[in-house]
Amino acid sequence: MSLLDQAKQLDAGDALRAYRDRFDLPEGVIYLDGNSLGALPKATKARIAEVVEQEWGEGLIRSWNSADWINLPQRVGGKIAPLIGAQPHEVIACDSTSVNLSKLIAAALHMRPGRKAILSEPGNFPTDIYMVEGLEAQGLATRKLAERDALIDALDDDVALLMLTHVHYKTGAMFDMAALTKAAHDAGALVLWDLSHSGGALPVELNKCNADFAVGCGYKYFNGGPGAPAYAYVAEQHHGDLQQPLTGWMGHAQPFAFDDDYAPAPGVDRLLAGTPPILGLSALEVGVDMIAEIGIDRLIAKSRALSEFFRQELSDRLPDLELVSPTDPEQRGSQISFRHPEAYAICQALIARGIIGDFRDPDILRFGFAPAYVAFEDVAMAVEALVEIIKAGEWDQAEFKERAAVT
Ligand SMILES: Cc1ncc(COP(=O)(O)O)c(C=O)c1O
Ligand SMILES: Nc1c(O)cccc1C(=O)C[C@H](N)C(=O)O
Repeated sequence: MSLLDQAKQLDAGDALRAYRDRFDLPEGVIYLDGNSLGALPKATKARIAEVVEQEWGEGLIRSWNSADWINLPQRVGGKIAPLIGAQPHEVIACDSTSVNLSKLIAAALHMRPGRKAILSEPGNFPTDIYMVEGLEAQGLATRKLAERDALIDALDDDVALLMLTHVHYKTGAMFDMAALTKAAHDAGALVLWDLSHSGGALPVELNKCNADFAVGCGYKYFNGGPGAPAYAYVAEQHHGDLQQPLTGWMGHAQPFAFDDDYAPAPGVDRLLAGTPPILGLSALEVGVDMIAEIGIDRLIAKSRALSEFFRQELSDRLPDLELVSPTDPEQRGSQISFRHPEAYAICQALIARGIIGDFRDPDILRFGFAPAYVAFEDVAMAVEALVEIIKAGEWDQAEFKERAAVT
């Protein structure tokens, strides 16, 4: 049976098949980049039109109450919570992942007086490390990096916080959240997980793993749209001690008392700083609702089936292409990455054929399998195209080598 026929058979038996039609995917495009920017749910267009025309246009400022805009960060956070193994009052949707990282790193430092080091791994997503550098420049933190297999040994009594990305953005390798969290706690440190590449696609068990803090993007597997608000998690046991430096009025216990003195709101509400972005949160809510409706168990099963279909076929047909993701699907996120010296040009040659994966500097070709809308047929077509492009050297053209501003 041809690869395409095999894929069609798998699609016919796919329990999530109907969800693909609930996304607005452009004709002729195979989208394997939902781990960078999720696709557009059709329902988002109608919901945003409703928020703009009715809630904003008609309701005007009354909508803070009548449309309950004021509680949108908590409402969306509460819906994300069960999808990442947390309780609804432990998660809030706000700001960007970068800003939430900074708030929570500062909060951790405050909770571990006498300790200054923030431990992470080299090659973590840059913003995570840069946020530590910002606090370091103010004399508040010291940046400490150790390779994955040396992290546990690096947990000395100066480490206030172990800060890791659950699924690595380039390789897709997944950390053992329970084991690393325990090791950090045994060393007296707190733990912050960046769930950007796992939230909404993989089972995440923050409570079961005793995680202290977490952050994650709303625009990847939650399909919240470009620049969607992020989310932040703080374990209930830390709600009393939680102190973060961006003490804006929306994180005040009574913002509309307009008091001269700051008094923090209870729990994660104090992570709010300024006015919540209602359009962004409204779009994110639609994306989160759909992921919740499908359920993480069905998503992970399909994600593994898609990525294994891709990996196995390519390992047969392009045995020299270096896989940088773990071979075992249980050890990786919803993506497959390869290393190739011409990764950028290959990625552009694929895009020219309507197959959108991505390139990560300097030599990584990355393919994301957002299980809510990627079909096995997409995967089969991507395999055929990649094999042809590499075997025929189709990437070797000047137009495919010119770097765009955003890669
Ligand atoms: C692991 C990780 N953290 C953070 C971010 C980005 O954060 P922000 O939304 O603040 O740009 C990304 C992707 O851009 C990411 O992959
Ligand atoms: N946030 C992004 C953006 O504003 C522009 C382009 C890409 C992104 C991304 O999200 C990159 C992504 N985190 C990654 O893993 O590569």
